[in-house]
Amino acid sequence: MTISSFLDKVLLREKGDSWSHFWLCYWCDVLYFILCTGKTLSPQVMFHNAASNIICKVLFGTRYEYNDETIKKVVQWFTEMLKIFNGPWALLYNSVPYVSYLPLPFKKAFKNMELYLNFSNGLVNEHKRTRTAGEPRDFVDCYLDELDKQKEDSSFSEEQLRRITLDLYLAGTDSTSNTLLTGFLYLMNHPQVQDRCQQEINRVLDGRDWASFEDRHNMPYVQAVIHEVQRVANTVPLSAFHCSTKDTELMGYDIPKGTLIIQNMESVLREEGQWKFPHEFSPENFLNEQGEFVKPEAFMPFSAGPRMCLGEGLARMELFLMTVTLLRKFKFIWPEDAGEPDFTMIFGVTLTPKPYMMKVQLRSEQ
Ligand code: HEM
Repeated sequence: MTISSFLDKVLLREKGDSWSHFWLCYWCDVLYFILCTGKTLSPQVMFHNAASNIICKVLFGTRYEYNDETIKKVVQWFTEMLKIFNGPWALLYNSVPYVSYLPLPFKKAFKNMELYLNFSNGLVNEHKRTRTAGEPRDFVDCYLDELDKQKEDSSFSEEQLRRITLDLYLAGTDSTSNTLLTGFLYLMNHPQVQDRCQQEINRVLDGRDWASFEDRHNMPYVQAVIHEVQRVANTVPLSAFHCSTKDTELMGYDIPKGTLIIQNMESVLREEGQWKFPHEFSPENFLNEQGEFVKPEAFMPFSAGPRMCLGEGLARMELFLMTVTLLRKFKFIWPEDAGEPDFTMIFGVTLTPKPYMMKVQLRSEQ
């Protein structure tokens, strides 16, 4: 059993679409509410909470109201950790071991990690009290079932379970929400692209309110837009740090065993010669002359190789279903008083667009 096979088990059982719809219904309510009040909205909290709710549903079978104080804190712990992890203080911590004793800003990341582990501890204990063995409701139950079968020297343990939920939460929340935030920033500022997506969505969904993940095969333009968003968003710019396990030669360079390897994702995602328009936002990068969707080899926002993102399937499903469902119901408009859009990103393990506001219009009212 591997972590990805646990994820697949939960996703297949839930068939992906059903719990995304569950989440989206609620989110559309929030947007309707904002429409009624006639205000512009800050999408940051909604996107972060939405991605967080999906991961919570997969891991713990639960979701939280958007104004729930616990989940607000959990989202904040992770957002802070991801900005600290590859910032200057973390680099100092990794290079000069004795600074770890000093009360420097990296301590906050450890503090937040502890807070999350306590939170997940409560949920794991509750699962132990309420589960029926062999009838898993979510990832934690799958793991506990597997734990029952393990022998003494197994690497499975409750401590591992808590840490794995931390890894999955950390890796699966900010990555998706920041990609969506970048996507809607570009869509508002390229209204003709948004409009063409909406025409395709109308045509394919025909009278249906909800898209299914299978619909992507009939939506080459929407697929091209979502992939182009991922290309320009470059959401995990330095991927995860790796280390060479043996002396290696790569393209004439010697890389000794134990060398820290940092991948620069921009080097492929914007590489000249690989893309028709490497430095512009253009869905044409993913369309051939017949208007069909094509994925160039250099598209690797999830990295490559045996340690590439294990949440790719879930992330692609989320990006598609959320984008299509929202574009189906709403038009997203850059507010007149918002000035020029700023596409510069805030650096961290994930790149985050600068906070922005959006205006939302119900499409049936157009
Ligand atoms: C748009 C969304 C996402 C992007 C761009 C993304 C990107 C990445 C990248 C670049 C890596 C590093 C791969 C490497 O080490 O070479 C990674 C690792 C990982 N991702 Fe994602 N990810 C996304 C969403 C998710 C989701 C939703 C999950 C949760 C289920 C997830 C779980 C993981 C895990 C667990 C790893 C570590 C894999 C390992 O070390 O073996 N990711 N991701």
